Amino acid sequence: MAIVTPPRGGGGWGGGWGGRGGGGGWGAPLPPRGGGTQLSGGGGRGGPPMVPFGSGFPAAIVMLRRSVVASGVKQATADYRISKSAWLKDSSHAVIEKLDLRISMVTGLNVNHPFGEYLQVVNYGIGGHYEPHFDHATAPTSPVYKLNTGNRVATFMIYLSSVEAGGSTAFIYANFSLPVVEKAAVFWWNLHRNGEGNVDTLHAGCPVLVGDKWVANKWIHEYGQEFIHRCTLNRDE
Ligand SMILES: O=C(O)CCC(=O)C(=O)O
Ligand SMILES: [Fe+2]
Repeated sequence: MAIVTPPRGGGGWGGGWGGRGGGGGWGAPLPPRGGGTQLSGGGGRGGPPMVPFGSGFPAAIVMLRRSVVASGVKQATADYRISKSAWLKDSSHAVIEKLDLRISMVTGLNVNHPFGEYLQVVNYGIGGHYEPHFDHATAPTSPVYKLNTGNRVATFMIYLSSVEAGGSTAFIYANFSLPVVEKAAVFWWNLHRNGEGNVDTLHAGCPVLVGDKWVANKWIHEYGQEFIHRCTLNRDE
């Protein structure tokens, strides 16, 4: 796991966050402009290398809808995921394109659709949460396989806002949690080298107690990474 923390003021992420909207749900405030790139902290096992990351985010009003989860072969709303989300294509805004490029540079992975899913922007209001789950598919019927590019091998998640209280991302078996800090990001592998899901990645978005939480997910698939992140029969290699 690699965790990228934001700086204390100064610098710039490149694209800038753009303007601010109104309150709550539609047009909820987008994170403000500013900040730079600084690395610290860590997490998971074996002290992974920290990697530089920076980005901007457009002011575009995103078409937020109630978030869904994989439910059999389909996707459906569920009480265990209370948030709104939207998918942003890289072609929807130059900043998204730039962000994709940076995620690719930081991870070294091919994040181009369909090897990477479109960027998913998620908004949690007070009480919003996502109970413990895996990002990768755990059943062959999962809609995750609809892209025909294999399972979600890795997750890159960016915190687009801070919150006043609550909202941490908790890794249940790995036994640590990450606070919601604007412009921080986290990367982890969901699958072992042999393609099996890593149960240590079980994670949750804790309920937001005070504030308005925004994150962006980039899910990267197995295909497209064959010569970058090689598979082996030894899951730990
Ligand atoms: O909001 C969080 O902290 C976690 C979000 C998450 O795990 C997801 O969207 O899959
Ligand atoms: Fe997740």
